[in-house]
Amino acid sequence: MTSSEALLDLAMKMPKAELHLHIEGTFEPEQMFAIAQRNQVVLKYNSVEELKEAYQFENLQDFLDLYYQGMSVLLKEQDFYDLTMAYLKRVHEDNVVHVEIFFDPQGHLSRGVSFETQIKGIYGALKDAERDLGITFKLIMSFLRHLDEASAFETLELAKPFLEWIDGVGLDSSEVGHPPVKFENVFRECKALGLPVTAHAGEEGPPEYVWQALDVIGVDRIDHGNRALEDEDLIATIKHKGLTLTVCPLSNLKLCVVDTLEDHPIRTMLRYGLNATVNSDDPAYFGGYMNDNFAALVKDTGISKDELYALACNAFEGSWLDSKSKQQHLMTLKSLFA
Ligand SMILES: Nc1ncnc2[nH]cnc12
Ligand SMILES: [Zn+2]
Repeated sequence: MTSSEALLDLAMKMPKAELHLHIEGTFEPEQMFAIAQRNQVVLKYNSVEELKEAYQFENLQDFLDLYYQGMSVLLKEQDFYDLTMAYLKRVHEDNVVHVEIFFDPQGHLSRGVSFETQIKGIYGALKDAERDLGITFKLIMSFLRHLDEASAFETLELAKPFLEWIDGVGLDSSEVGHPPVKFENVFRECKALGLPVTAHAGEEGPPEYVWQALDVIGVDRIDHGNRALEDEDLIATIKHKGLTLTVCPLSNLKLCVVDTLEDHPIRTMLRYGLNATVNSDDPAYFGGYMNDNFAALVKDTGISKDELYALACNAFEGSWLDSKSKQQHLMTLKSLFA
């Protein structure tokens, strides 16, 4: 085996935590068509092939338009269960042992699907996979930033009977024009409820949005964070606070955040001492789950064994697992990389 084959092998086999994953972004076209058919919903596309051909994006909004269309076939608790279980079985093959997944309640409430229907399906699958596959999890409710703060507050009210099942809150959807400050009040209430907070920031939006995520919202984690690298003071602040960045290489490539993976900033982030991690974001749309993302990094970026180790450790360290569980995963990684 060459050294790069050995590195790839290690990357595939190592235990992984995924911290940035939208469950609605795991909707594979085949499953989408099957659920559409059983719910008697007509999709805009005539076949799986036609749908897959539409997966060409120039930016985040191009993708989001398709993402909201795709999720519109999810109507029943069983649909949410099946979607979530398919993802968990798929990443079990990639040696993912812990997941922290987002769901977008407003994307379903607007179509008349109750909060209870959504969360019971998703949580049911997470619990079953914990028992049957040994995958631990955290569930993150994400607010859609293209909607107003009143809608986020209404969603939080609907979530209150289920707070035992919700481990944190996030902020996603169209970034530019929707800065974190728009949601200052709702995140203040979330924090008062004891919920950890993360937010998409610096995917397409400027460094100013990342500053707001830090200073106005007080995030515990940053999703993406690519454009933070444009601001030296911001880099120093993220480093000083020890915040984790949930970076998504294949997503960034597909949404034209980077032109090529060779240009991807993840190694620069590590060099600056930032706690970067590898994640798949919306794997059904972006051409790859966790191992595909790691394989692409090994093949296209010249990543070293030390860097791979750092990325794997950062994910467990930046997770919302208890410290004992974190230590156990870190010990496993240490012996694997020794
Ligand atoms: N990459 C992404 N950025 C913002 N919102 C999203 N929702 C799903 N995927 C997203
Ligand atoms: Zn995302």
